[in-house]
Amino acid sequence: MQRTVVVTGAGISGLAACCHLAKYAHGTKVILLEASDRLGGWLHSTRTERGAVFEHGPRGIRPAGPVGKNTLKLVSDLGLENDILPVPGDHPASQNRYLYVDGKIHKLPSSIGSILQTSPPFTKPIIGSILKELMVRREKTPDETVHAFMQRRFGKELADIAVDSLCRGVFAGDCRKLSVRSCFPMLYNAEQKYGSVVLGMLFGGGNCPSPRNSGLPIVTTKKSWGRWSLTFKRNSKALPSLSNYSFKLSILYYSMHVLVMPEFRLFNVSIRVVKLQDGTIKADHVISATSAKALSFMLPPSMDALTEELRQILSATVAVVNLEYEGSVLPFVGFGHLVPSLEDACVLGIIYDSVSYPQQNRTGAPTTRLTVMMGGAWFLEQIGDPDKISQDHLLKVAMEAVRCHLGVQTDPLYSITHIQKECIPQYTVGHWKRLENITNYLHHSKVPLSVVGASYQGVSVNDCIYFAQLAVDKLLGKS
Ligand SMILES: Cc1cc2nc3c(=O)[nH]c(=O)nc-3n(C[C@H](O)[C@H](O)[C@H](O)COP(=O)(O)OP(=O)(O)OC[C@H]3O[C@@H](n4cnc5c(N)ncnc54)[C@H](O)[C@@H]3O)c2cc1C
Ligand SMILES: C=Cc1c2[nH]c(c1C)Cc1[nH]c(c(CCC(=O)O)c1C)Cc1[nH]c(c(C)c1CCC(=O)O)Cc1[nH]c(c(C)c1C=C)C2
Repeated sequence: MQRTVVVTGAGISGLAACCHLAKYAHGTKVILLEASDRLGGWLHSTRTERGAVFEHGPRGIRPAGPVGKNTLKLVSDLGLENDILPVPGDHPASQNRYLYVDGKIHKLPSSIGSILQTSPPFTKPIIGSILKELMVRREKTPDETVHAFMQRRFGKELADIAVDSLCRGVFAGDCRKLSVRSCFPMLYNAEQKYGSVVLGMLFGGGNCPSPRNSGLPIVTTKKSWGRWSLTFKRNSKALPSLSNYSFKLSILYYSMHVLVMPEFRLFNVSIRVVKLQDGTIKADHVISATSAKALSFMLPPSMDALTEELRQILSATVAVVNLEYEGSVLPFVGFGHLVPSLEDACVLGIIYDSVSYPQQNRTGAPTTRLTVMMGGAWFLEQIGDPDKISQDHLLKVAMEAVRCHLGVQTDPLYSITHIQKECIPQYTVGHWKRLENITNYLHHSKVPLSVVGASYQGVSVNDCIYFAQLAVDKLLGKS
């Protein structure tokens, strides 16, 4: 009899799982259930009538490392090679990242020379912290906060400024709460294996197997890309930017008989029945690709132990304000700048989109596109209840940040504000244990359920794709 696999959630994780099923699970009926009327989840962009593209979620994907190469292989398999916008490794957007500290913008050290000398906002050459790290004893802790780990190994200044900012620029999170073991497994493993992060970086390898060779990953290595984004160059009016990726994946569903159903409620996985408002679907297996919290609300009372674990994986809310200014208004070129929480807990950072992707500027006169990101782990404390805050207020705070940090005095020509509610999972200390409990529960109860998505093993687009494919491989007995 034909096997049915239900995938819940059409974000990049659910889409990647469907794509992998289509490729390897021949004869399987795949049903994709999505609560909203849009595919892509947090991959979401707007193209204005003037041709400018504004990303409200991710905008850059790292090509490096095994998971980066794996994504590029998928791009290649989908025939999207010509639709991606690479940012070369030697481009200012790849080379220059900034921090806003003490009311000034500082370039982050990016060369050997710059770590040998004192580069503000740091008060000592970074090489000193690196050399000292080699002498720090290995601690056999099961987990600790990113801040505690980095302060212990590299000193307080780097932890307070650089590491704090990095956690805001990837997790919109607080390094004093996030887990080093789950957020930066390479750093944690380097200490466990080599007794030092520096030695681990020098001698350690990647964290997952390399994908089979395809043309694209090799090209990126040769040309040394810093990051890339997707756009439909050939039919630029069709659909905007990164959303095209999910659109293209969705074309695949229609050709492989994936049924896309909006507005559903999963009722009981244990008896292999997915219950919708208007009927039921019998499933041999369910792949959950929603957030852990969303899944927890779909499970029956008999799965309370699993529900309990899932509810502990919370996510941060980010206000994303896209701004478009007339002319070239930036005093610096680069990827953008981050703001450490000690400087200003509210504004996480500003991305200089038009530097990385000038192709996505409006046609005609020169413009500057910026994205201000605010809130994250500090949303409630700094901004308030996301259900009550006005978009006008957020726009004012964002414009003030651009004025104050970058000296831009004019008002933007165009703006879009989104409150991305609970958009980035926070892997707090002990996350590894929660994952272990979830895995053990699923294994021992033999419930036909797999969990994939940003809530578990990595928030980047690369990780979402890689781990969704891995779950499908496991289901098919391929790994
Ligand atoms: C502002 C922002 C910037 C980012 N920047 C980057 C970046 O530059 N680079 C990078 O690599 N990553 C970035 N990320 C992270 C990355 O975009 C996300 O982690 C990733 O897109 C999550 O994908 P997902 O499929 O796991 O989850 P989601 O995108 O959350 O998809 C889950 C889907 O499930 C659906 N759903 C929810 N509940 C139900 C239900 N009950 N029934 C059915 N469907 C349901 C949702 O509607 C959604 O479509 C960024 C994220 C944000 C928010
Ligand atoms: C200010 C908030 C945020 C900015 N980007 C994100 C948030 C929450 C989300 C995000 N950014 C990156 C990733 C993927 C990480 C990966 O492992 O691939 C995610 C989920 C990429 C990224 N952005 C910055 C760094 C240092 C990284 C990781 C490494 C890399 O891709 O090179 C820096 C950065 N992010 C933001 C700004 C303003 C900024 C400035 C330098 C926005």
